[in-house]
Amino acid sequence: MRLGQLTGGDEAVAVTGFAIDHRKVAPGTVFGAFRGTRVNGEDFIAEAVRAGAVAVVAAPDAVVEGAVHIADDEPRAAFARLAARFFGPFPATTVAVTGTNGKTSVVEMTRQLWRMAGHHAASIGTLGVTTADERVTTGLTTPDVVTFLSNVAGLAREGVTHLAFEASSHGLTQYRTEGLRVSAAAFTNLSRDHLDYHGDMGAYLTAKLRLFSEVLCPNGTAVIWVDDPEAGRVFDLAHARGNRLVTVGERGNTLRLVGREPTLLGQGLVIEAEGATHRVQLPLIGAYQAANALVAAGLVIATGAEVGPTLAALARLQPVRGRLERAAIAPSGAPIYVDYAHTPDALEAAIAALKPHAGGRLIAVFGAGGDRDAGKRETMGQVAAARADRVYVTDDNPRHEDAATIRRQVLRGCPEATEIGDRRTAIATAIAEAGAEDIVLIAGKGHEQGQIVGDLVLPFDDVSVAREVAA
Ligand SMILES: CC(=O)N[C@H]1[C@@H](OP(=O)(O)OP(=O)(O)OC[C@H]2O[C@@H](n3ccc(=O)[nH]c3=O)[C@H](O)[C@@H]2O)O[C@H](CO)[C@@H](O)[C@@H]1O[C@H](C)C(=O)N[C@@H](C)C(=O)N[C@H](CCC(=O)O)C(=O)O
Ligand SMILES: Nc1ncnc2c1ncn2[C@@H]1O[C@H](COP(=O)(O)OP(=O)(O)OP(=O)(O)O)[C@@H](O)[C@H]1O
Ligand SMILES: N[C@H](CCC[C@H](N)C(=O)O)C(=O)O
Ligand SMILES: [Mg+2]
Repeated sequence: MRLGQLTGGDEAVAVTGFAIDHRKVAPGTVFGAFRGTRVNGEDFIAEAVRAGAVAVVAAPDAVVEGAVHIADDEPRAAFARLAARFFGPFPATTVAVTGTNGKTSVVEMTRQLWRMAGHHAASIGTLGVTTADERVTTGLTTPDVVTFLSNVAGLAREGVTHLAFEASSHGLTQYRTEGLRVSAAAFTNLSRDHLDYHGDMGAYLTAKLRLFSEVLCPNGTAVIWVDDPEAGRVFDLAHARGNRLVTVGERGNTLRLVGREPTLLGQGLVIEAEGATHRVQLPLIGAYQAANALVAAGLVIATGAEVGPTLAALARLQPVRGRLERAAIAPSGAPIYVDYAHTPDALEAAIAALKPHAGGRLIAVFGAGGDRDAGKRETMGQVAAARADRVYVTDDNPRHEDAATIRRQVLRGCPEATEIGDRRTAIATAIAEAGAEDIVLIAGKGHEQGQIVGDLVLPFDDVSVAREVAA
């Protein structure tokens, strides 16, 4: 492909690929040189050109010699637009999900609902790239733009027609998922997370809103969980832009949740839609999973499905890996659940989901990740102290921080908790302590397969550990 075909100009030079890391540049590559949080990509332009870059997308004041300088004030956005033209075509129906919690669950449920409707569907997010046949992990929730677009194009080549992807706030800020035609975008909720990166809640919300102000196509649909206190901001934005609105929740107009009755293994939902009342047995527990299932249904309806069959299909949803996953049964008979709650709000939601099922105590085991928002740690402790009956504070992924310091910050919120740094020992102790009527919740790592300590990833899986120590 000629560069001119991508830029709309007359550059005849042939383009063979795209890269944002100069170490991945080969002859014919278009290199994106971005100012990052760690380093300035512009420092690698000369090396990229030496390695064969034919064009460099960079800020107007960057110095580019020996290759075409594609100058833009927002070079990440310009790069994504060009890369999308290079990598496309993409699945005809593509939707995105943002929010502090629930993104992974919603994209996975959306994929399942589309599949039940007979579509060739995929999802991309924290769990990786998932199709009916396989799951491949990418490492990040929203992969870098080159990985993302090449994967999405690969899915289209495999015949995938329907794609749901997670738009993390980092991904949105860094324009990792631009260039696709996003026909519906969903908002789940907003609460504290990632303030180490965004600075304050205002900037964090602004990052998320970009999905609706810039990524969602002008005639697309906004699907909004309207029971969240911040939903109004998304609603106003989408309304002002003339997007179609699908509102979901107790205050929803499209899918109104009018009843929710927990049962032993799930919950009965009563939903009003299009003037009719629908009753659904959702095979998943917890208010938060009902919310996510309804947002997923909203996305499927927004992209052309009928309400009745879509709601009926909710009864056949499979659990999402690491989200209130029942890992094992303790020797006493107490069920042990693994959940990916790693924010105060999520921890509260996970405990609230399990509490009604515990005849006795709710025993929580959790910690907080290093190199991430430190301000949420004490609040997570407070939530656990207030909502759980017994709390163990342990290590999550310390990354490059001192694990004991992280635990101390969590313990400020729950001084009565027992501190056991080693995660396996903490899990074993909690399980040994659980009585027949109790429930154990192991929170924070969900599906994760390793514990990140420094630069090492030590094999660790909460579900396997729970099974081993409960045996
Ligand atoms: C803070 C953050 O999001 N960093 C990501 C981001 O870095 P950045 O743009 O700031 O990059 P940088 O390292 O300063 O480098 C600047 C530029 O120079 C380039 N470079 C750098 C070094 C070099 O030798 N040559 C070179 O060309 C880089 O490719 C980059 O384009 O772009 C990098 C390349 O795509 C990512 O690997 C990196 O993710 C780091 C590893 C990370 O941990 N990110 C986490 C926080 C993250 O993104 N999480 C979200 C959160 C999910 C959620 O909501 O829970 C996610 O979507 O996964
Ligand atoms: N709708 C919701 N409301 C409140 N809490 C939720 C909701 N959905 C999920 N959670 C909590 O958040 C955890 C993570 O859920 P999920 O992985 O779906 O979210 P996510 O937005 O993809 O997270 P991440 O930002 O890490 O990618 C769950 O395990 C649960 O504890
Ligand atoms: N996507 C989330 C994952 C957090 C998971 C938790 N186990 C931790 O390490 O903090 C993040 O990057 O903040
Ligand atoms: Mg996720």
